[in-house]
Amino acid sequence: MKVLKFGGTSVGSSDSILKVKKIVEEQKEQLVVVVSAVGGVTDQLIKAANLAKKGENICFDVLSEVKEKHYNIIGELFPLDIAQTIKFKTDQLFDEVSTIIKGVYMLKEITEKSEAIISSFGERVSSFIISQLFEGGKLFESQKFIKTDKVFGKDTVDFEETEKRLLEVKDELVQVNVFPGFIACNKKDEVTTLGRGGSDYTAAIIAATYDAEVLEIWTDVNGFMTADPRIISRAYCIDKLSYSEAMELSHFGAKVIYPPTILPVYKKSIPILIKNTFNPEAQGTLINDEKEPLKDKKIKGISSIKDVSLLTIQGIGMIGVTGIAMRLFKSMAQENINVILISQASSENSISIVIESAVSKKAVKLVEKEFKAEIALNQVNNISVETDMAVIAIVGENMKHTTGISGKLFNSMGRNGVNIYAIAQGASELNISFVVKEKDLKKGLNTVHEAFFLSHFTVLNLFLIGTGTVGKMLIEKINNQSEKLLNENKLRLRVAGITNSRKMMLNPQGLVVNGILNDLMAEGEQANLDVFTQRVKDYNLANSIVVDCTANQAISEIYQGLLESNISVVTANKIATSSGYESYQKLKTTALNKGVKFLFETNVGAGLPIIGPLNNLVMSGDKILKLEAVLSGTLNYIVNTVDENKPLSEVILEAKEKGFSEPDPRIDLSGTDVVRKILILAREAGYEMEQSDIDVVPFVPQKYMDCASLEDFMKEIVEYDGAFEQKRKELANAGKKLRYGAKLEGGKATVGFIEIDSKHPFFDLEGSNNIILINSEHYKEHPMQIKGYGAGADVTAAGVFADIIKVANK
Ligand SMILES: Nc1ncnc2c1ncn2[C@@H]1O[C@H](COP(=O)(O)OP(=O)(O)O)[C@@H](O)[C@H]1O
Ligand SMILES: N[C@@H](CC(=O)OP(=O)(O)O)C(=O)O
Repeated sequence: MKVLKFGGTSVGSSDSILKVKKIVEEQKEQLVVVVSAVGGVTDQLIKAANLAKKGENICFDVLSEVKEKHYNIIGELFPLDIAQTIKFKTDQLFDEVSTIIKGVYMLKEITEKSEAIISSFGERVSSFIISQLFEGGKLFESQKFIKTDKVFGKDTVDFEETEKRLLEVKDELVQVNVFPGFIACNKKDEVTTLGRGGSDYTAAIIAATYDAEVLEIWTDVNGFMTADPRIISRAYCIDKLSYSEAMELSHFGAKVIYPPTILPVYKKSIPILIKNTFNPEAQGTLINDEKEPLKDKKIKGISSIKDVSLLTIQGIGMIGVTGIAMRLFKSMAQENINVILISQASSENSISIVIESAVSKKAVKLVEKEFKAEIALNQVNNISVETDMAVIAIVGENMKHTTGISGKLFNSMGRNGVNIYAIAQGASELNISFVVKEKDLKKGLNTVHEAFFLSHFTVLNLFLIGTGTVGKMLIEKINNQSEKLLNENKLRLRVAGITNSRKMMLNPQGLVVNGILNDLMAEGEQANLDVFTQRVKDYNLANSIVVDCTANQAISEIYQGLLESNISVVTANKIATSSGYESYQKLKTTALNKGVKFLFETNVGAGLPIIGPLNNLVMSGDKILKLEAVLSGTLNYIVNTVDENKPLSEVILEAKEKGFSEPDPRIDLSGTDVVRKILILAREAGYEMEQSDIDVVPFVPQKYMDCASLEDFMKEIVEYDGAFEQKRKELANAGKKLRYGAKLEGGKATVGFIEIDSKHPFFDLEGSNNIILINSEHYKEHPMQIKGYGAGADVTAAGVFADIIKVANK
């Protein structure tokens, strides 16, 4: 015999009931079919009961809706004449429940008995309708067989009596035997229920009593998934689970199966198979007691519970005193309060428990009453409740004695700024559960899921600021490289937000990158940096990265807040790293403390790796003695391009048009850009330095820098063309060249012109190239040389892209 249970979603409409019919009719074995109420009906009935209790007559409308729903299903399932007969019988059932609701409405009071009759009514109707589908099918009223008794004020199955009654009718079973789930009866033959979700339990009890070969739970998902698919879209189906694993997962909120279901079938070693009514071909999840090889997945699934509170009782007087925990749990049990998780510090100074938020006020009162004497003596001095909490549990039998699981778990939480309030790990090491704020639940689940199930596949959530030349190139790279990164590096880049100075567009699910700039301008809302930043923080997505491709001061000011919210920052903007030392240092330490990245490789030398190698030297214990460099692609382009036919003013304009220079070339010509770069390098080399500590000789005389506008400057600078060319020619005749360089030596930085001959490593520095010579304890005789394109949107975007990828390499 097989026992098949169909849940509310499986019997939620005539279409799905026809699927159920097909599944049942395809079976060869004798069957017990346990059905739930039509999806949503139990909730509606409970709603009607609550309204009736408050004396609100819309309770009758709610009941009419329920009736209508069933009438429609009957009408769609059966030919007219048969439908009439079924409706007639259904009417009689509805009359019964309607009378009870009327009673509740009149008295404005509900008894436990009436509540049970009303809430279990859905199963009575659905089982009747479904039993009519099968030729020769037979309906058994579960309340005649499933017996309960009150234990600690809770209806609990009386297994002895239940088994006896079920076995009495074993001979009366036919091929297809339909039983309503959820409903039961007590000793006085009053209707009771097995608790919300209890139809699974009904099926398990019957399967165990009749020694069924399998218990099949038919639902609307392919099986037990690695996490709740409504929260984690990338959750996938688990092939096999042990009874204990399934028990733990369901206890901690995986709705697929009602936790008590497992025990009766476990005792008889009856396997449970979770199947999808809407996709019967899918293999499903098999739950049995077969041990899986140790090398297999250590963690099987993650589950979570929300709407819970953390109650903590604390006091010096609790240390070493026996019976505190016992009294705490007894006080909860007396009022039927379910304790979901327990955590006690080994100092015994505090005990925390997790309970449903709905009962948290009641729980505090109970604890205060229980420990009244200790509170008066100050032995217990704090009873606190944190509301809006959630529990996340990771489950897997093979994590037993495997080191590093909790390290990996909590490390991933910490890096993403998810604060953990309490932790519980049973000595059986089957489960590690921990308490977080409910607002962090989604992020926490995603992070754990990624760490344990998709560690070969990381999602980076990007928020792009700036759509100028570099920003545009970056988007192009993201678009072109995404597939390759996914396939070869198991890295998924998701652009979750984009803004320029005019428009912004955000979507935590990800934006379509192809054509994103057009979409932004056409559909984006008005840009607002504060709103943008706030949303990035509120989305609270794991692995969030804000990418700044601007040269804007205001944007550099949001970094600190972002890093504090565990959001990594990748920037091509030099302002933050070259402003006050203190704020630069604060950004770096915040990133370090929060376990996120603050990367700005493109601040010096565009795409050239300069900061990275410098960091590596410093980290390996080397000491930087001297840096000599040409760090301005623009200025190097200018000195290389000016000749007797091409005057300085013309080349300045050309450099601007080619996108080498800063939008205002005076930032380059004043030497400011180079000052910023050598300052950043000096800081990265370990020197505490400010811009004002650097001696600078501008590229063109100061008087031109003082021009009121860029336009004036472009006009005025023409008069300097002659002097500049003169200097160039003189040097050329002497076999020399002019370079605009930067130097750091003995803790002192300078920026200005240098005249070099053909033996100097800077002599052949072409076009807009950059070069840096690093002299250190290890590179004394022959400095380390880094040379190549040092300007241009393409190489800068490539550098930014490389930094983004670095965030994934934790
Ligand atoms: N780990 C999980 N695996 C599969 N489903 C889950 C998990 N956690 C939560 N669920 C949810 O449980 C639902 C199935 O339970 P339920 O709604 O009670 O079904 P039924 O109506 O068949 O009894 C799924 O649709 C899914 O949204
Ligand atoms: N109808 C009951 C019993 C049940 O188990 O339903 P489902 O199988 O749809 O979870 C409830 O909603 O609690």
